[in-house]
Amino acid sequence: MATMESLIGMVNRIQRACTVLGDYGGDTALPTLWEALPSVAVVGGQSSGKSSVLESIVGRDFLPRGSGIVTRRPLVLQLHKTEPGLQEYAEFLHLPKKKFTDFSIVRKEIQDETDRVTGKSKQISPIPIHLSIYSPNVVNLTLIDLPGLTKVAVEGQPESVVQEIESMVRSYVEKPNSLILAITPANQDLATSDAIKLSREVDPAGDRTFGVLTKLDLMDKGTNALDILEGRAYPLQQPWVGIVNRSQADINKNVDMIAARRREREFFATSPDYGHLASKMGSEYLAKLLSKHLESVIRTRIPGIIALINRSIDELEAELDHLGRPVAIDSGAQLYTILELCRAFDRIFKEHLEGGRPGGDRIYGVFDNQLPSALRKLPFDRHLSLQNVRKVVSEADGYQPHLIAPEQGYRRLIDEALNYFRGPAEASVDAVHFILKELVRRSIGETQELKRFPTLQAEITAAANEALDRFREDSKKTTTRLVDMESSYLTVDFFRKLPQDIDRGGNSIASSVDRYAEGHFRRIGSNVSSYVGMVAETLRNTIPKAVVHCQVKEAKRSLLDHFYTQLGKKEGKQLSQLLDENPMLMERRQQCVKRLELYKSARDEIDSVSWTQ
Ligand SMILES: Nc1nc2c(ncn2[C@@H]2O[C@H](COP(=O)(O)OP(=O)(O)OP(=O)(O)O)[C@@H](O)[C@H]2O)c(=O)[nH]1
Repeated sequence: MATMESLIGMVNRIQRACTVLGDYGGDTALPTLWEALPSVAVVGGQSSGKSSVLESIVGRDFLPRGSGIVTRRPLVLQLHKTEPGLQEYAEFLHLPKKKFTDFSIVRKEIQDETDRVTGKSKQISPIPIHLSIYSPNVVNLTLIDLPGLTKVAVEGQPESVVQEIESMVRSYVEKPNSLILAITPANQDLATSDAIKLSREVDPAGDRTFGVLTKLDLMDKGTNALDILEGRAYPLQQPWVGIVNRSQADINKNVDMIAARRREREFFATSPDYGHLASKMGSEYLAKLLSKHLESVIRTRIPGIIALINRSIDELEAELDHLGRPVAIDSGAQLYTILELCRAFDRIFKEHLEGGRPGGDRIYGVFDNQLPSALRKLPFDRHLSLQNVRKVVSEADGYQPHLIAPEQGYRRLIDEALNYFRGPAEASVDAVHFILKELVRRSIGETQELKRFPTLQAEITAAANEALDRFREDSKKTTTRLVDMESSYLTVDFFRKLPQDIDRGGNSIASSVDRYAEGHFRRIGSNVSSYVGMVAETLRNTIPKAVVHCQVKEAKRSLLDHFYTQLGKKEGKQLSQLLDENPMLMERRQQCVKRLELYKSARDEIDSVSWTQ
C-alpha cells in the first residue's frame, strides 16, 4: 500500500514535470495533465489571511506581503515532512539544487521570480512558481496559493486585472480534482465572502470545499463564529476550521511561527466559546486534515489519471507520426534524409510514367493522336497545288528549262515540303514536355513526406523542371535532326520504283509527254506527295522514338542527377536550410514532443508507486 508521502510526493513530481515541460493548464491546443492532478487551491479575498494561513501551516515566515496584489503567479507550495531535528530548507523548481535555509531570502526569491515573468508591472501570470519546503514541522501536502480575489485594481494595474484574477482562480477551483481551501475572515459577513461565493458556484454540494475562518480573535466581544464552525450557518461536507494567525502587530514584532502556533492552540483551549472544538481547530489540525483528504482524492483519481495519460500518449504519438519526427542535426543524417525524400518523390514520378499512377498514358496519346493528326493537317495540298508545282519547278529551272526530269524542281518541292514536318516534331516534344512537368508537379504534391519541407519541395521541383528543360532541348535537336536527315539525302529507291512513262509498245512515253503541260506537273506533284507521305509515315514512327529516348527515358533515368551532384557539394548549413520546415509545424512538433515526454514521465512516476485503491 502506498504511503501518504509516496502518493502526494508522486503528484508533486508530476506537477513539477508539468511546469518544466510547459503544461500549466488552460492550454486547449494540447492535452493537459496539470488540470487533472489533484491539488489544494487556496482562495480568499484580499487580506482574508491566505498568506498567514499558509505560513502557519508551514510554520515559517516566507511569503511576500504588501498592499495591492502581492501574489501574481500561482505558488505551488509542496511540503515534505522530514525526520525530526533535520534542518528546514526550501528549494525552487527554477533554481534546482539550490537549498534555501534563510526563509527571508525565500520571500525575496518569490518576489524576484514573480517579477521575472510578469515584469515589474502588477500583471499576473498563470505560470506557476514551484516551491518545495522540507521540514519536520510540516505534513506532506501540496497547496496552490493564488492571487487574492480583489475588487478594485490598484494603481499600475489595468482594470482587466480583476477579471484576469477571477478567471485564473476559477481555472483552478473548477477542476473536479481540485480541493478548495476557502479562506474567510471571521470579522466579515460570510455572505460577502468572495471565496465562499466562488466555491458555492463551482462546488455547490461542498464536496471538495474546506471552509476556513481566520481572525477569530478579532471578532467583536460577545460574538462568536459557532454557527459557522459547527456547520449550521453554511454546512459543508468537511468541517469548518477556525484559525488564529499572527496579527499585523505580531508580524511587525517578528513573533515566530512556532510561538504563534502555540498561542493559537492556547486561544482555542482556553476559549469559553471554542474550547469544546479545540481538537479540531487551528492551522496544524487543518494541515493534517487537508493532507489526509488530498491523499484519498489522489488515490481515487489515479485510475482516471492513468486513463487520461494513456489516451493522451496515444493522441500525441499519432500526431507526431503525422507531423513526422524531428530532423537530425548532423549533416550526414540530413543528407540521408534529403536523399530519402528525393527517392520517395522519384518513385512516385516513375509510377506515373509506368502506369502505377495515371498520367503516363497521356504521352502515348501524343504519339497516337496528336502527332498523326498534326501530320495529316500539314498543308501539302496547297504546297503541291498545280500552280505551286509549276511555279517551283520553273523557278528551279532558271533560264534553262529542265530537259527530262525537273531534278532541281523536285528537290526544292521536297525540301520545302519536308520543312513542314518541323512543326509537328517540335509540337510533340513540347506536348510531352508539358505532360512531364505536370507529372513532376503532381508527384511532388503526392509525396507526403515532402510536405514538411517547403524549401526542399521547391528545390526538387526546380531541379526536376530544369532537367526536363534540358531533355526537351536535346529532344528538339534530335527530332529536328530526324527531319533534316530526310532532306539531307532523299530515298533514291523511291524514285527508282516510280512508274516510268512507258507506252504499250514498251516505248518511253516521256518523249511524247509535253513537259510543260498540266499533266506533267500534276504527276510531279503526285510523286512528291507520295514521297512526302512516305516520309510522314517514317517520321510518325521515329519522332516518338526520339522523344521517348531523349525525354521520357532520361526523366526516368536521371531526372535528379544534377540535383544529387549539387547536393554533394553542399555544407551542413545549406543542407539544414533545405530541411527547414514550416515554423508553425516545427513549433507544434516541439510542443507535442515536450507534452509526450511529460505524459511518459508521469506514467513512469505512477508505475513506480505501487499504489492500490
Ligand atoms: N489578528 C489577526 N490578524 C490576522 C489574522 N490572519 C491575518 N491577519 C492579519 O491580516 C492581514 C492580512 O493577512 P494576510 O495573511 O496577508 O492576508 P492575505 O489574504 O494573504 O492578503 P493578500 O494575499 O495580500 O491579499 C495581516 O496584517 C495579518 O497579520 C488572524 O487570524 N488574526
